[in-house]
Amino acid sequence: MSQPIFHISDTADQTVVALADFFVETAKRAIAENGRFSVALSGGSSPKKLYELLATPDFSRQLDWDKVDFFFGDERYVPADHPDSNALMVKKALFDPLRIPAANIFTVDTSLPPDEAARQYTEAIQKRYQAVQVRFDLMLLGLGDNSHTASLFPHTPVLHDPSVSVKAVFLADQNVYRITMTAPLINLAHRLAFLVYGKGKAEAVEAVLNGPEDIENHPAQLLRKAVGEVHWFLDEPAASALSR
Ligand SMILES: O=C(O)[C@H](O)[C@@H](O)[C@H](O)[C@H](O)COP(=O)(O)O
Repeated sequence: MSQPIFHISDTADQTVVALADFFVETAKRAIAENGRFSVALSGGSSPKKLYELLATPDFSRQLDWDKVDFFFGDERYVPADHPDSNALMVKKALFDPLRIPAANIFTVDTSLPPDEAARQYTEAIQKRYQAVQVRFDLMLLGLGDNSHTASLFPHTPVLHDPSVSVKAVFLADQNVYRITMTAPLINLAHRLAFLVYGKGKAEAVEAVLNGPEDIENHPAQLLRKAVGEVHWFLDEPAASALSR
């Protein structure tokens, strides 16, 4: 289990810039070493600023984006044109501005039944890399104030799924499905990078990083088993409860 690496900035915007620099540095290294960069993106509201920043010339001119393969750590089970779709958010913030080729964007096909969508996404990842156990160069992750990450939510069966895959998860309290990479798949990544800002996340950050093991209530603790580097990009409010 690797020790967390912290990147703490005063403000959310500074945290986003720090992660954008890290994204580009990680991508350059992967492209230099392997010819391509594989990244699994996170959704929700926090990373939108990151994707928009990466699309600006200061960052976009630094990378050969044709060599980047984009995946999603999780997706809401909604139509591709639904406002809650993570893929739609990234399409608007990053893919369209940079004219990323569709062949390099791997989205969940939410027109399929949930379990079939998850199974097909698992196959798409394995096919792209001709491997069953795929190690992404970078996994971007957020953190909910209930300590979920990706769509690994408290008290859901997927928390105990040992497969290196993508699974459908039903969130009874919200009456919705999500499609999510399992913890074993996320944990294989060479680098994990959490982007967490705002005081509302402070207690979850402390519980996940330093709290007693309680996977059911703090699912992001599953990533304590990550084999690669785990980086935390935090603003001071989100880091304010950390026992440092
Ligand atoms: O699909 C999603 O919503 C994300 O992948 C999810 O895991 C997100 O990272 C957290 O819910 C934090 O979301 P916010 O950044 O909106 O607080």
